[in-house]
Amino acid sequence: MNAVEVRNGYKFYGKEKDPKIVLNRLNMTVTHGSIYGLLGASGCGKTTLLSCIVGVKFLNAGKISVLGGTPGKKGSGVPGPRVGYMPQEIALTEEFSIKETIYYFGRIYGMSTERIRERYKLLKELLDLPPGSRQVGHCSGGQMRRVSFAAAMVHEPELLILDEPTVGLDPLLREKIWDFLVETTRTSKLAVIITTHYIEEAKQANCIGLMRNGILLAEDSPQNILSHYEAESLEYAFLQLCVKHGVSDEVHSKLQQISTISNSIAGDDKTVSTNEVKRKNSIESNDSNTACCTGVGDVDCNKKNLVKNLQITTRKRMKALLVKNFLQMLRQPAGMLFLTCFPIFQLVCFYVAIGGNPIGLKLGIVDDELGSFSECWNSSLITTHPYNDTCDLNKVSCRFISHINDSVAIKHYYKSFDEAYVDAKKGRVMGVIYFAKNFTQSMQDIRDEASYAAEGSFENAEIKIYMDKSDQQLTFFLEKKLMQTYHEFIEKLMGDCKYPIKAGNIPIGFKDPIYGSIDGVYTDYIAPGVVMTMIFFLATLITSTIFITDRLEGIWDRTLVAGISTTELLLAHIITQSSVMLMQCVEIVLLAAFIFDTENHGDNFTVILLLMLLGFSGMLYGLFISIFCDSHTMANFMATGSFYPMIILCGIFWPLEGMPIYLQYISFLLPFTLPSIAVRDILAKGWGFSYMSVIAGYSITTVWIVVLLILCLIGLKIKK
Ligand SMILES: Nc1ncnc2c1ncn2[C@@H]1O[C@H](COP(=O)(O)OP(=O)(O)OP(=O)(O)O)[C@@H](O)[C@H]1O
Repeated sequence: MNAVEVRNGYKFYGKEKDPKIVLNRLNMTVTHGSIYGLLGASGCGKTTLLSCIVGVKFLNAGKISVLGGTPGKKGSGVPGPRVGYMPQEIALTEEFSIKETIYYFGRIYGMSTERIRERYKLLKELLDLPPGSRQVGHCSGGQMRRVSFAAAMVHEPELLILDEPTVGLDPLLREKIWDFLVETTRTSKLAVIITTHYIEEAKQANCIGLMRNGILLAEDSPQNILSHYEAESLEYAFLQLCVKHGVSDEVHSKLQQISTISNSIAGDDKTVSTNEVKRKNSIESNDSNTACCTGVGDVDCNKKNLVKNLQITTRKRMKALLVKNFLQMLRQPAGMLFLTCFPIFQLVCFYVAIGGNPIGLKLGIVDDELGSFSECWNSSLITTHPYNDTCDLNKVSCRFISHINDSVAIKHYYKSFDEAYVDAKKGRVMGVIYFAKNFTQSMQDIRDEASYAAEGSFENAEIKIYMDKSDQQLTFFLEKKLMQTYHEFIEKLMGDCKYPIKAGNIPIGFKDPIYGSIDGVYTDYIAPGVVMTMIFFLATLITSTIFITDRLEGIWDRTLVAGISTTELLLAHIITQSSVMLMQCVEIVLLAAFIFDTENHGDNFTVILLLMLLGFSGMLYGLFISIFCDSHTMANFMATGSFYPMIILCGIFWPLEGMPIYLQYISFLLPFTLPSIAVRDILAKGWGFSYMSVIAGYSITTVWIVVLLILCLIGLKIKK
């Protein structure tokens, strides 16, 4: 049995109707105890083929057999500890030290600490690794590649897959690695598949596959290929093959490029040529190796390893993953600071900036019943005391003006209405209050004569207010304040005249509120929505960033090849992220309650649980984005593109009742709308699970969690 067999391998990307064929009925055979050099121009499908072999991608048609099983099938051990995979990217956690990296991989492969220690020592010497305490992120490119190589080798796999392992390494180290591979494959059943841009380097392999446009043009030992094409170099043989198979000019030029790269290191290759000769001799003396593509299987060995694989418990792997996630988080002080302080910072900004009463608004005052405003400072302006049930009024406009204090507006006095109006037009004041010449007289006339009052009295007794209404919030505030001022003014006037106070009020009275407070502030209305959007989108951004980074850096694939299932990977992330969310939710609730005095008439637990669930759905939304977006830019577009419509439509800034009915229904389906209402009802009304709005908030969040979970699982499946 061969180590790897691919038969009629067919794989495409994109849609079935318009497929981009990457593997085209490809056949490949790799024997045990041999090195297989997979060569081909960039983009010909090498990485895709390797991904299918290690079981992180699947063929659309054809068959792959790896170590006697089908990759991805239960019990095959692939992906898993039977395979060692070094991807093209570094694919290592930069926050780990070198030693921690090797130990981490050893643990997820289920090795004992003693065995990991032994292997680490050996690989450290072989690969000349830097000191174990050095952080991977602080290593040079070449050092990182060596650590990556060690991580792929630590568990002594049966099949080693190396995607361009020697890029960026100095010739001596390349030689050392090849020596090691040749020696190990000669003395064990290890099968190695290696891709390289240094074509001549592949002469040391037992078998070479020359790949172009998704097919293998040739698969033979280097010696046979060279003699068959009467070529002195593999590059030349490859060129001949491409010409024979009708290569286009474009591919020709690409091959020229490869040739140039190889030539640039020709000097290096010459330095190792003597060793190569030695190695060839050793290869030739090894029967099994020279028997290219016809290797033998070892069923007993496979069974033993399958059992070994089964012994690796999920618990061990989960522990390794969780330790990795938490260490990774803790070793990024800037990230930790952001996660801890950003919600506090945002909440402080929100409470300080939003909901406060506007101050310093300017209001123009024009009073035609006064010769000069200094007349108002005369204490005799106060209403004369009542005689015989009458109450003589005097310059009542001064009374009203004195009630307008700085908390309402800053008064600007004008001599004429025109002058004040011009200033209002120029934006110097927000409005003008005008009192007619015989304002007090007209008031008295109406009081005394009622319906017999002189013509024009009703007009003249009116306090005329002209407002710049271009800013709705300020207008709303000023109107409210002026109405309050009027109430204070009229009540005082009635009191002074010994009239019933209520006689001056309009006959509508707002009594003690059923819920909320008389002075309810806007902040209380939007706070739940703001907090929810914050928790949701923080979880979305963190999750999508982590997963896209892991995928782009190859960490995702490498972890899967190590045998960790997608479920375990997600579970570890959920646990890590949930602990962060719990911390954020608690700090937000405490801050809102104790520093900003937000009253909660309900149960803190009901609020925190709903926030956590919402954060959880935000996390799943982040995962959904990371599955369908190939880059951070796309993910940012998608997150930002959905953020704005969601917060505008969810009713946190404006009551839903102000929307068209059809939009209200759409809004109810969004993740924040019903939960915001629920939290508002918990905080202000003290409602709990027996109330419909709270149940609705929890229900829609649960529905979102289930829908996003299903979409993510489908996405993960179709993206394979
Ligand atoms: N997920 C994907 N979706 C669509 N196209 C893809 C995807 N992955 C790879 N491809 C395309 O498939 C082709 C083969 O890619 P692959 O990475 O397998 O090539 P390669 O031979 O390994 O190249 P290189 O040597 O540059 O790494 C390329 O044209 C690539 O753009």
